Amino acid sequence: MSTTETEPVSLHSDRPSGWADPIREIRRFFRPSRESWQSFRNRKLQDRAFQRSSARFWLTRRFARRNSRRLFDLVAGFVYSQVLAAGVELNVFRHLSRGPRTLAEIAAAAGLTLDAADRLLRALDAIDLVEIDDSDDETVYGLGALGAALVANPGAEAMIRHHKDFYQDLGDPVALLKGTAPATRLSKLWPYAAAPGGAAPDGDVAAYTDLMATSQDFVAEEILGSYDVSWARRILDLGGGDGRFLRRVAEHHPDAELHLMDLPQVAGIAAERIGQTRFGRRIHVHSGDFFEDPYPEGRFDLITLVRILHDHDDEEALKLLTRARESLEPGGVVMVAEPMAGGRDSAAVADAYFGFYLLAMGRGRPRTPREIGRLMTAAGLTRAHEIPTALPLATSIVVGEIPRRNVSFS
Ligand SMILES: C[S@@+](CC[C@H](N)C(=O)[O-])C[C@H]1O[C@@H](n2cnc3c(N)ncnc32)[C@H](O)[C@@H]1O
Repeated sequence: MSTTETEPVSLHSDRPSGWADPIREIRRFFRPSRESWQSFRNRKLQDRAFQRSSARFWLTRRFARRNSRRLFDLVAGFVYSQVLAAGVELNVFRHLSRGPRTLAEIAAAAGLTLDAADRLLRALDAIDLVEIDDSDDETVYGLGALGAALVANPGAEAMIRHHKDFYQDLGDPVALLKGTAPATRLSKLWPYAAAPGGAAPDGDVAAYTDLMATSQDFVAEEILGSYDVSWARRILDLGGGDGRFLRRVAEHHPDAELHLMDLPQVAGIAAERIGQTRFGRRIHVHSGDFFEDPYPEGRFDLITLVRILHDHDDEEALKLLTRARESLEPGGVVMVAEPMAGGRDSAAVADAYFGFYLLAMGRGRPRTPREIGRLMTAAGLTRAHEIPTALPLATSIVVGEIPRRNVSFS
């Protein structure tokens, strides 16, 4: 089993702290000097005279410029996102992916006046999505480095279109934080968030299933590249969406028996889509509520929760992990894969992006690997540990297992 290949990173709070987390101990040791450095730095950075002189002095100029640029990027971030949204909605990037175009060609294709197209293209050029080439008589516009990356990533494009709803909900972030905002668009889009235990009929189930599916290939690649599932003979994917993750598992692992469980409307979509592939007989789709309905019969070697746990508050997350543990074979494993909080490489996506996304959705929160490990321990799983992934921005992984024999949970 691949879990034994990775040295466990302890997530348990009940072990001696020096043993449990040496990095935390080192940080604690350096805390007094860090605090005095921070207060010195912050006093200086709040001082306008210091700001002016460091912007002029040759040694500090680079840092001063970089900091003011970063601050401006935060201040203007919403505008950048909207410029990007306009480019996507007007299909500018797809158009330019076929080669550089003139202003008149782009304006005609986007249905804009020359002036409006010029304004948009200059803005896109400023944020590296488009490149303006005026070296010849006639200026032409091509994809910039980020525009080219975007064209290769349909999941990102789907997210940008979806942000129309999210950004409306974020119109008053303080009201969201205080819980005084009116019903959000995201809570309607994700029906199970508004009505836990079953999809409300007004949710556009196909739309949210497609949204998840477009980014799933990327996530599946990351999971399967980091964690070898070939030891597992029976696998259950809870909340498996349209089955894209299990299809990737089926490609990697031709002998496993695969099961997916999701709410009735989504399970219908999964059954239809999987039925059209060569995996129709190997992936069994079950319709049901993973909090209330019985799980598919028999025990599983591996139960996966891919981008599921962060959608739910702690009590529900614990219930889900406990139910999953009860369906494991001895020696079986529960795997949680999602962007996780607290990490150096994942904080922007987990703590900032998902923190507020889930707030607007109305339930759930991003968790650190340690917090997920504690929930696993409370659910009766042992040896909870993190499996490193190459791109924590896409997903991190925590697994917990039950011992092979002689243990009963009551
Ligand atoms: C964020 S999506 C993740 C889908 C998929 N695992 C992926 O990563 O693409 C959450 C999934 O959980 C399903 N779900 C939510 N609540 C559920 C419940 N109570 N029972 C079964 N499935 C549920 C949703 O229908 C949806 O497909």
